[in-house]
Amino acid sequence: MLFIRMLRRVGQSPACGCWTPALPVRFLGISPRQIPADANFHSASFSDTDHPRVLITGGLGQLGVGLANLLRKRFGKDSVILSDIRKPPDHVFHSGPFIYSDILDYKNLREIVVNNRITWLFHYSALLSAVGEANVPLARAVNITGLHNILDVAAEHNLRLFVPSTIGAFGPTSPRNPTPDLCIQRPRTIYGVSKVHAELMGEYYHYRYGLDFRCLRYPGIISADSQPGGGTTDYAVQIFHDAAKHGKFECNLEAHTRLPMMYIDDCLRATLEVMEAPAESLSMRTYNVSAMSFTPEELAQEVLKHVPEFQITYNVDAVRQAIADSWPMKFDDSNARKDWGWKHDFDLPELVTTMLNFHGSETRVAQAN
Ligand SMILES: NC(=O)c1ccc[n+]([C@@H]2O[C@H](COP(=O)([O-])OP(=O)(O)OC[C@H]3O[C@@H](n4cnc5c(N)ncnc54)[C@H](O)[C@@H]3O)[C@@H](O)[C@H]2O)c1
Ligand SMILES: C[C@@H](O)[C@H](N)C(=O)O
Repeated sequence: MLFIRMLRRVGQSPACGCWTPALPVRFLGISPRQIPADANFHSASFSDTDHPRVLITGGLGQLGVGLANLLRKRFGKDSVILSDIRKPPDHVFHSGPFIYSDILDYKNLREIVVNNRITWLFHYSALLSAVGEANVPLARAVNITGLHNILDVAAEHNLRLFVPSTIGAFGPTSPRNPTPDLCIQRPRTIYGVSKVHAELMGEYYHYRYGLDFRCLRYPGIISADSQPGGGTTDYAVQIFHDAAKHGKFECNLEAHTRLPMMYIDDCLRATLEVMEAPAESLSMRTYNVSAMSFTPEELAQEVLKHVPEFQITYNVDAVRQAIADSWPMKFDDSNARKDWGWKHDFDLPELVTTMLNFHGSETRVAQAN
């Protein structure tokens, strides 16, 4: 049922800089199912900020389990609920609360938020760039309709909301080297279009309703103990598995394709840091974050230093190559560094050492010597 919220006064609220609606919400042609009449999203209580009760959607993908681990260390195991539409592996199921949640089911989402008194929501469900192109209707449903449900439930229940965006939110007409926070965004994938939509809708809800929306544009994320979900940057994860196991790797992007990348620990720390940043330190609601930028050839050269017999060959996937050619080569994240002190820990050499150590390549190196 729509909640009708009448105008008290028109204009900008000095506290949050957000608009007070001039008409009942249902007349605005937008779809928040409920917006609290007394919403003041910038005045979360001390305990809500210090001890949030967290829901992570799409939590069984490449990034969600690591995020849950990080947040549970900070806020306690039972304060962080991981959710997805897939069945969790045993070790995930036994590591803390897990719940089924389909973001396309608004009632289910609302029940979870209400029953668990959720205060922070990390919205990770999505179809990534390559799988999105393979199933546009599903990508549109999950990435756009699903996002609408998330925005509404967050606005309705006064949540602090994190939604990741991506280098894929830029396109061939964006400046690519470097790509600043504010520039032309005309992506040519359904993934990119849905992420620009998420950025704009989140910012709109923030300015219009005071929703505490926070968003980082992640580069390609590289993780050792979780698999990527079907993106264009997946090669930079797979190369380590194959180097350690077989000493060779067939790359589906051209040798000179330069893309921004980040180690997962930096990505998850950035996510927590922006969520904990005082609202007044955020001059924007959507930030680029960056760590390094490399090509497959440069990555292979670094791997070679650890695995002397390593060989890379190229068998280019035309769809992924076209996507990569339209994305930023290097990200300008100076606003994140200035506003809330973002600083990455992992450059290319540390990344490669860490990944190969994880995959036990030191054994291979020892055998080779
Ligand atoms: N991994 C990266 O390199 C990267 C880079 C930039 C941005 N991001 C963003 O970070 C977020 C997490 O990325 P990831 O790599 O973990 O993604 P992933 O593809 O590995 O996982 C996405 C998860 O969403 C779930 N999902 C799909 N449909 C759903 C539905 N209807 N309801 C609930 N869950 C559903 C899937 O089951 C999957 O577990 C995404 O929003 C992604 O766009 C990731
Ligand atoms: C870059 C990011 O959004 C994802 N890894 C993809 O390639 O689709």
